[in-house]
Amino acid sequence: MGIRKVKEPEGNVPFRQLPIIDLTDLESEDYSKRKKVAEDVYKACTEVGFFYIKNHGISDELVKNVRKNADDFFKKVPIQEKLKIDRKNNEYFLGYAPYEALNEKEGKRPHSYESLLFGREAKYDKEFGKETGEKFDANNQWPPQDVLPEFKPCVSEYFSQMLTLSRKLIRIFALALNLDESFFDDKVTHPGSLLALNYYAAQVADNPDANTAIFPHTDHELFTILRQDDSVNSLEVVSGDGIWVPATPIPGTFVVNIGDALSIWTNNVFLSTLHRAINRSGTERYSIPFFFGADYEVVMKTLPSCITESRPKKYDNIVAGEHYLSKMSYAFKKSNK
Ligand SMILES: O=C(O)CCC(=O)C(=O)O
Ligand SMILES: [Fe+2]
Repeated sequence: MGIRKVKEPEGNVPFRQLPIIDLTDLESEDYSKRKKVAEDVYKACTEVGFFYIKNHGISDELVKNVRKNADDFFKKVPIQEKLKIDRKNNEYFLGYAPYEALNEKEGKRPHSYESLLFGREAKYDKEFGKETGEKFDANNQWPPQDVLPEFKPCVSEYFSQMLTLSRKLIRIFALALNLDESFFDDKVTHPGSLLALNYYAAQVADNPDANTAIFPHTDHELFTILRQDDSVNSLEVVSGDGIWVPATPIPGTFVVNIGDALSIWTNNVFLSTLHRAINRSGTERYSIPFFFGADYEVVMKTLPSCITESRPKKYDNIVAGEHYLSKMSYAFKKSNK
């Protein structure tokens, strides 16, 4: 049997809202039901690069708790303490990024948010938690446990549930790409994954210069699962016709978007779409993106189903970890000039 190929996608279409995908049948025993989810996913990933997910199995209570702990960190921990876990001192850029550190190129306004970034530690991985050591455990910088005793248990539980959900999602991506559902399974056993807690302080609502939060960018990893506050419009995604479309929060959902690594791996069949966050609301906002990547030693060789006559191979093989470090070093240098 020859290699199954993907159907040539439409490419990025002009859209005015992001598709919503119901994950009820994500793990259905009925193959035709899983295939239906995969078809919805294929359409969303090839035409938009972004979609909401509902019925994903993550409880609202857990999300609220993470938000509360983030709130405690950003508001209660004094800046001197925060700077003790500055990401500057971490080889993988994990830790705290102060407001001032998130500057774009010289001459541009600063990104107006603070952030805290964590990587995977094996013991918080319910599926593949046995192997420990440098390769498997991120060198995280946690906030002081005596000040925020609930923080680490709560955030690590959320990390663990995000890993589990991501591994389920990537099986649907495999199906969508006409690969065996298990294609990625052994490539995400100790995945390069990152959880960020982003805090956007309230801005003066009518001051356009003060309101940009994150400038237009694409994400680096395979895909991102983002939770945003219910009441604040901020995230915007560029449509095929160049219009910024709001990813208006829908309570109980997450926004999923394809990152550069999966776009490259799929020979650009999946789109890594430009997005930005602008806080025009006059109130503060939290967002919690989880970035899911492949195991760092995985060689991303263009997926065979994504090379067709009309779509020749565009990329050399890329090692997942090298991709991550080069992207992060670049972003970090740019922001710390
Ligand atoms: O805050 C948001 O809604 C977007 C965050 C984001 O795009 C990112 O952290 O990469
Ligand atoms: Fe992003």
